[in-house]
This record gives sequence, C-alpha cells and structure tokens, in this order.
Amino acid sequence: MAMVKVDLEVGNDGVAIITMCNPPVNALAIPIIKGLQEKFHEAARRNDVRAIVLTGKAGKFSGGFDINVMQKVHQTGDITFVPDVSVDLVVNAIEDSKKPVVAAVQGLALGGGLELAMGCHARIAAPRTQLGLPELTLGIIPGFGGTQRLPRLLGLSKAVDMMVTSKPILSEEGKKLGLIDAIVSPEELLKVSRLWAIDIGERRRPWLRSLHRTDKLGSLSEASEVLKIARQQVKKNTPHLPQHLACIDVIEHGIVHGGYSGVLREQEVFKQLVLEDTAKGLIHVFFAQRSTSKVPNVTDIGLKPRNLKKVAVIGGGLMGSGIATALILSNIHVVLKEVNSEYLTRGMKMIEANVRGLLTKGKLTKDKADGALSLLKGVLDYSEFKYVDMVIEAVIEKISLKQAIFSDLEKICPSHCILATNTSTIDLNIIGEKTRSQDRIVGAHFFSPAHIMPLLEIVRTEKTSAQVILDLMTVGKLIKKIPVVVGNCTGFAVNRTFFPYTQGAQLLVNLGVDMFRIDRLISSFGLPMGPFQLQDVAGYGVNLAVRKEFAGAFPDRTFNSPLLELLVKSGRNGKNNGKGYYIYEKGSRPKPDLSVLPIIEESRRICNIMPNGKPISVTDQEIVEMILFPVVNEACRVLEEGIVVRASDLDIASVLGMSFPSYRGGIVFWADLVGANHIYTSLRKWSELYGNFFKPSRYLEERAMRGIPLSAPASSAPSSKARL
Ligand SMILES: C[C@H](O)CC(=O)SCCNC(=O)CCNC(=O)[C@H](O)C(C)(C)COP(=O)(O)OP(=O)(O)OC[C@H]1O[C@@H](n2cnc3c(N)ncnc32)[C@H](O)[C@@H]1OP(=O)(O)O
Repeated sequence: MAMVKVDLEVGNDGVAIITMCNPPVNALAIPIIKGLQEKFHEAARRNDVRAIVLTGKAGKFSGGFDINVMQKVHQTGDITFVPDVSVDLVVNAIEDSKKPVVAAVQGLALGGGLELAMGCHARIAAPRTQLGLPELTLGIIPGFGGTQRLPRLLGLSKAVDMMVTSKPILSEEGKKLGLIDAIVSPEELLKVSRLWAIDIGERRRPWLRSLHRTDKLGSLSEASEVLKIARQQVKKNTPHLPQHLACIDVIEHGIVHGGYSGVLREQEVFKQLVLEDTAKGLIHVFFAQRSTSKVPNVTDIGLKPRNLKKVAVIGGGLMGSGIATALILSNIHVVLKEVNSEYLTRGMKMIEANVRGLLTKGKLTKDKADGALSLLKGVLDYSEFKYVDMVIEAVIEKISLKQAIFSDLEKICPSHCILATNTSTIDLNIIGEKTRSQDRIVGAHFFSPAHIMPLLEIVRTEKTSAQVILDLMTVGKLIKKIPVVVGNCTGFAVNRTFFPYTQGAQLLVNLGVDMFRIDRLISSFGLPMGPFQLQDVAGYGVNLAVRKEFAGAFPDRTFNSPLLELLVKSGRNGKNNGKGYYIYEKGSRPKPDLSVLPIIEESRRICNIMPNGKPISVTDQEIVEMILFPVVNEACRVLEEGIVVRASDLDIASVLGMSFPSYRGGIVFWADLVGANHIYTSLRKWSELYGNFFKPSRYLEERAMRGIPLSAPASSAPSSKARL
C-alpha cells in the first residue's frame, strides 16, 4: 500500500508533472483523489509553476475510480464513501485552473481516468492507448463529468455509442474524432505534453475547457433525434437495466440546461445508481470474475505455468471441433484425431465452418482465419501424440471407451503431457482407474458451442497435481475462456447446481401450471430463455441421458416426469427435428406449439400429483421461486461439499455457464439478496405440500437459522464442516 501516492515534480521549464501511482492500473482510490486535490492546489499556489501535466505511473494513465470504494458502499450502505470529485477536483481544480493543464495519456484511460483527462485543457496520447467509459457495465453511469464532456469533445452520437456499449476506442481513433490532440511515442510523451502546456499558457495553442464547448453538439432538434433513437435501442437491448436510460437522460439534461448543470445532475444520478441492486450485482461480478484466477495451493505456491505448444483433441464431434476451433484461434497447434476418415473429414469441416462463421460475422480477418486453419492437422492414429503437451478427450460418454483411451494415452504421450477429458458427467477417478497417471488427469469441461461460450470448468480430483491445474488455467485464459477450478462430482459445479432447474419446471407443469407462462416469467427474470425452450434447444435425448445421471447420483431429490418420454414417443425431439414445445421457423421467434398440450395432459394424468386432481394456483413470483429456489438449494450442497473454492466462483460459473443474469450477481449472490430465511421457509412449505424435491438442505437450514449469508465462507459457520 506504500506505493499508493501522487507525486509532484517541477522542472526548470516551470511545468509541474503530477503523477498518479497506484499499481497495477492507477485506480483512483481515495488516497489518490486526496493526493490529486493537494497536488493541484500546490501547483496552483507555487510561483515556480506556470503549467501542469497530469500523468500516470508505469505506462498507464488510469483504470478509473476505485471500484472497491463502491463495494464498500454496498457493504455498509453508506454512500458518503464516494467523494465529491466531479466539482471539487475536475471542475474547480483542473478545468478552471488558472494554469494550463495537459493530460499525458498512455496505456489506458478508462472511466474516471478518461474523465480526469477530459477535464484537462488538452490530451496528448501514446499510440494504441485505450480510451473508454465502461461504467455502464458496472450498473452505474460515469460520475466525474464524463456524460457531459465526452459528447462535447466527440459529438453526441459517437459519445452515446461509446457509453452505451462501454467499448473503448484507441487513441488513433480518438485523434481523428477530436478526443486526443496529438499522438506521440511513449518516449516523447512527457516532453511534448510539457511543451504543449507551455504553449497553451502563452496562447500559442487554444485554452479549451471541454465543459464549455458546444461546437460539436449540433442543434437541439438534432440532439433530441439522436437521443430518441438511442433510447429506443436500449429499451430493446437492455430492458432490465436502469443505467442505460439514466445515462441518456443525464446527457440530455446537460444539453438542455448546460454542461455545469449536467455535471450536478450526473453526480446525483450516479449516487442513486450505485445503491441499486444492479450495481451491487455487476460490481460483485467484476471482482468475482477476477477472484477465479486465485486458487489456494495452485496459484499461490510459486509454480510457473509451462508453455503448451501443441494440443491433441480426440473426437471431432460438436464439442471436439469447438474445442479445436478455440485452440487454433489462439495460435495453438492442434492435432485432431478421429477413428475413420469419414468422421475426420466431418470434424475438419466443422472446424472450418466455425472459423468461416466468425469471418463472415466480421470477428476475424481473412489472414487470421487462414493462419488459424493452417495450425490444424487431422490424423487417424496416435503417431503425432508423441509430441503433444496436452490431450483433450472429447468422445462420447462411454466409460469403457474413455478408460481404453486413457490407457493408450498413458503409453504413447510424453510423461509431461496433460491428459484432459471433456466429460460432463463421468467421474474422473473412474476414467483414470486403469492408469497410473492420475496426477495428470484433469477435467476440461467446455460448454457448447465451445469456441463461443466463455466458461471452462477445470475439474480436479484429489490426485490432480497443482502444476497440471495451473497449466490448464493458463491455456484457458490464452484461449479467452474464464477458467473456474471445481471439484469432482456428478455434473460438477454448473450442471449439478442447475439440474433442479429443468426438473422443477417439469414438476410445476405436472402440478398444472402452464409451461409457456413459466418460460415467459423466467425470461423476464433475466435468463435468455425459459427451461422448456432450453430443453428444446438441448434436445430431449440429452435431457433424458442427463436426468438418468442425476437420478442415479441424487435419487432423494430427483423428480421423474413422464413428459419427456411421451414427447419422444410422439416423434418430438426439440429444436433439432423442428418438433418441440415451440415451433421454430427461420427468421421469427419460437412460437408455442399448442399441439403439445394433449401430451401434457397425458403426462399430468399419469403423474397424478395435482392436489384433488386440480391445477395448483400460484402467483408469478411463486413460479419463479419454485424454479430457482431448488437451484439455490443445490448450490448450498455444492458449497458445503467444497466443490467450488468460494461462493463467488459459483456465481461466475452460473453467469457464464447458464447465462444467469450478471446484473443479479450470480446464483448465490442473488440468493443472499433474497435472503436465506425466505428461501428456506418457502422450500420447507413446498416440501410439505409437494414432496422431497423441495426439501431444504442442511446447509441452507443452518444458515437461515443463524442468519449467516449463504456466501460466507465455512469458517464463519462454526458447525459446518470446512472442506476444500
Ligand atoms: C466515477 C467514475 O465514472 C466511475 C468509474 O470510473 S468506475 C471504473 C471504470 N473503470 C473500469 O470499469 C475499468 C475496470 N478495469 C478493467 O476493465 C480492467 O481491469 C483493465 C482493462 C483496466 C485491466 O485489465 P487486465 O490487465 O486484464 O487486469 P485485471 O486483472 O482486470 O486488473 C488488474 C487488477 O486491477 C484491479 N482493478 C482494475 N481496475 C480497477 C478499478 N477501476 N478499481 C479497482 N481495482 C481495479 C483488478 O481488480 C485487478 O485486481 P487483482 O489483481 O487484485 O485481481
């Protein structure tokens, strides 16, 4: 913490260099903000200072306001932790300073960092510096004047676009658009910035205060047209999120009432939004995602990741080809093995189609696509396996087949080679049973489509070595996944936690609830689709197979609905044969298929669980809770068994693997906002009415009784067993 400071140094030219220092990204922590106040006052006071340059230490300007401060507000409910930067510092000390201030920007200027720079009278940047206002991704709006100054520097429509999408631009584009005044090499950055500041002081260059500019704003009617379109878009794209509309309103306020009034309004709205659940959820996710890369006894014991240059993938089906695609796109050589040339050709074609698909969507250049495909080699035998650093097995879920493959691999691959399996259900200890290589056997559980979905569950057994886990985490990051290290159990973290999701939906339908209503409610809760549409997408065959696994592992809480079998019997298999709960037509949204209703009636008859033969009557909120509380209940067991390192890992896994809404912070975070007690009491009531499926777990009961958050580590709940 000793490194957190602001320096001031005055040169012979009379220019004061003010440097922010708070590694790694010079976040604007409270001591930095205080330091800036002091140093700007000092520079204003001192007679030997005639101009000022603001910059950041170690090649980075600033990553913005310290997000920890907002988390502290969430933990305490005390908004006064947020300091008044917008007026006191940016307007009074910087923009209205009697001495010219130039920002020397390098590496990145994001959020509050860019806002400080925009308060300066000019901005000089190094090449390829990232400039952006990503605040909306945290559930807030810019709070140091960004909503006012960015439109005045860039023009309204580009500024709105940058804030609403949260996407940064590079300094080169910034220069074209007017956000940056000059681009110079990092070596010359300070020198040019000092000269520029002196030139402004001597009126050889304009002394511009961004907040007072109007030249790029256009007429009032043009502005209101731009804002109208922006509002329509955010209402369509992000209907659940308050910060987007709030941001547009604040921008508009400044256009109508002037920049300074806009700054005041911005600050007020910023503080309101910080306190909303959306900001709580998104800020939690920001830190939770970064925590996943800290794994006790793996990343903290001084191990260095090894460089994995060549990877073999066994099986060119949907998963195997997706995994191979992800690897070659990140410059890793891949050997794809199949059992015969027909399957191999099919797999190679799928990989090519994946890459071409990204090319057509403009996500890749032609060179990059060709380069990636040149790293791929298809083979029918193991001869290349002598030279690979890792194998990922992605064949069908058959124990004997996998066991045979791992025995072969042990003999053929070099002894350092990591032996990974993409199984989603089979116990890793069983897969490795016939080998003596258990220390290098690990699960690499990708989610389909593997080249797009961001989550990678890394499954370890008690025997998997720390080095192997670290290496796989490193490859995972290299191929742009978020690796989450989890323990070995049926379904691992994500599929296990969410197995009651589909089953709960089945149970409700058999209790007489309308399935399309369930899907609608779950979508408006924020998941991309409801449980029935999800079953359609996955295919009923997969649903039935998975259910069998869970029925075997957790028979006490499995609900066996006859519905899926009835659907299959009547020739339905979901989206892939065009016959599911919904009708799928190209170019239009799925429509409920009413011809499925008689099959549901039949299922209800066979199941016969409706009290007195009548459909139960439940509110919308109860439906959402009856679907999601059993998921929370299973999450509790996952926590108790130590399947995840920490509760927030399960939050990230639920967001990335199940698309649980990130603005709700993930499954456990959301559950704690709802409150363990309410969840427990509800489940207990339903278990009395409708059976064991709802029976609260011991962990949930204990935490509800003691008033301890579900996310609190085991040590704060003395009687529950702490296991890693
Ligand atoms: C009032 C204002 O308008 C409000 C604001 O400014 S809100 C903040 C706006 N800024 C942002 O949203 C940027 C957030 N940061 C990022 O996107 C990325 O960290 C980055 C692009 C700056 C760097 O990415 P990368 O190099 O991959 O490093 P990354 O692992 O993310 O971050 C490094 C460390 O800095 C921390 N960090 C980064 N930005 C931070 C911030 N603004 N506040 C606090 N900590 C921050 C991270 O938590 C991480 O800490 P850890 O090592 O303890 O896990």
